[in-house]
Order: sequence, then C-alpha cells, then structure tokens
Amino acid sequence: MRILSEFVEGFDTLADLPPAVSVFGSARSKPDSPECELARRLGGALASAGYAVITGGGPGVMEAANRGANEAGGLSVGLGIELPFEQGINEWVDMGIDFRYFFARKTMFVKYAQAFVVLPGGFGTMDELFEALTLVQTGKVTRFPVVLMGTAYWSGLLDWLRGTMAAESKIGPADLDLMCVTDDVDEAVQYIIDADAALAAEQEALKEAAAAQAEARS
Ligand SMILES: CC(C)=CCNc1ncnc2c1ncn2[C@@H]1O[C@H](COP(=O)(O)O)[C@@H](O)[C@H]1O
Repeated sequence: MRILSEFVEGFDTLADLPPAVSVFGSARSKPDSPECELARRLGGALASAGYAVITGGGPGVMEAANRGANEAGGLSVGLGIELPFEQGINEWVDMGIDFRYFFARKTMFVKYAQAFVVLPGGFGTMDELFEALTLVQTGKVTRFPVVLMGTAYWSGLLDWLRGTMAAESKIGPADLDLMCVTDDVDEAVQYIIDADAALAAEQEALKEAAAAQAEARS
C-alpha cells in the first residue's frame, strides 16, 4: 500500500539523521526576496551549529534554506510532495524523499526535527505552523521550539492571535509564548540550542530521579 510504504521509506531514510531543524516558507518567493535571503542565512547558521536542515524540497524559501545549509557544508534534506504542477526537488538537497501524501510527509517534519522555523508563506506554511503549535499546546510533542522569522510579515497575525483569539479565550495567554518571533538568525539558532539543552537537562534529571527511586526500593 502506497500510504504505508511512504511511512516506511521515510522512517528508513531518516533514521540516522543528525539533530535537525525543519524550515518552512513560501514556495513562491523569488530567490532575491528578503525572505529567501533570510532563509539562506538561516540554513547556513543552522548547518554551522551542527543541525541538518529539512524543508519541503520545493522552490522559494525552501530552496534558499537548503542552499544555505548545503553551502555551509551541512546536511540538506528535502521532503518533496507530488503536485500537479510538479517542479521536482530543488538542486540544493543532498537527501530527498518524494511523498504523495501530505500527512505522511508532515509526520517526518515533526519526528525528525528538534525545532521548526517558519518564514513568510501562504496556506502551506500556515498549515505547518499551526500543526506544530497544536502538537506543542496539546503536549503531543514536548519542548518543541517554534521560531517565526520575518516580524513585519507576522505582526498582523500575531496581533489577531493576541487581540481576538486569546482575548476571546480560544487559546490560553501562555499559548502565545510557544513561539519566538525574531528577524535575527543568531537569536533563532540560539533559541533552538537553548531549548535543546533545557530538554537534555530535563531528561537527565528524570533519569537520575528514576535511578534514585530504583536504588531506594532495592
Ligand atoms: C511554485 C509552487 C507553488 C510549487 C509548489 N511546490 C512545493 N514543493 C514542496 N513543498 C511545497 C510546495 N508547495 C507548498 N509546499 C509546502 O507548503 C509550504 C509552502 O506553501 P506556501 O507556498 O506557503 O503555500 C512549504 O513549507 C512546503 O512544505
């Protein structure tokens, strides 16, 4: 069955991936647009910090992030999607997988990444952003940093989330803190590194507490 084989191929191919960050953004942005320039610098900075960069493997912001990672000597991953106006996986991807189903592909973006960075984009980008926020909000993934880059682009949405969605109690006040919003590549990467370190410390403390409990029982 194609659906199952997409999960199996994804899990097999990505099993040995080093720590990675998924980067999202518009398929339509021109290579010389500010968001592509930002995505390229971000891809490079993530690669320099030791993260593989995962994108949707398409054009625009995806291609720019893959390009930045590739040029900085990092691992550049593209999880492509079969579309009627198919353009193929961009040339900056070292490890590419093609999916027919969005939902199988979306599982891979979350399962194999330590964090999401979301740059300006359209419906596809919104879908990916709000899926990540829902997973964090409901505790289906823990401590998953979500970074929004492009403060001017996101400000209208953030105002609405604060002024309408939170004001009418459709989300909790703390839910808005699930995102870091910045234009600064270094700040974005540092936020991810800090969240990684906090999670590692938490897991270590849990392990030590479990070991101490086992010791006390014996
Ligand atoms: C020129 C054009 C529309 C090509 C489409 N080719 C695509 N290739 C790969 N992923 C895509 C594509 N279109 C949308 N996506 C997915 O949706 C997001 C971008 O959608 P949008 O442009 O923001 O809404 C990306 O992060 C990606 O995961």
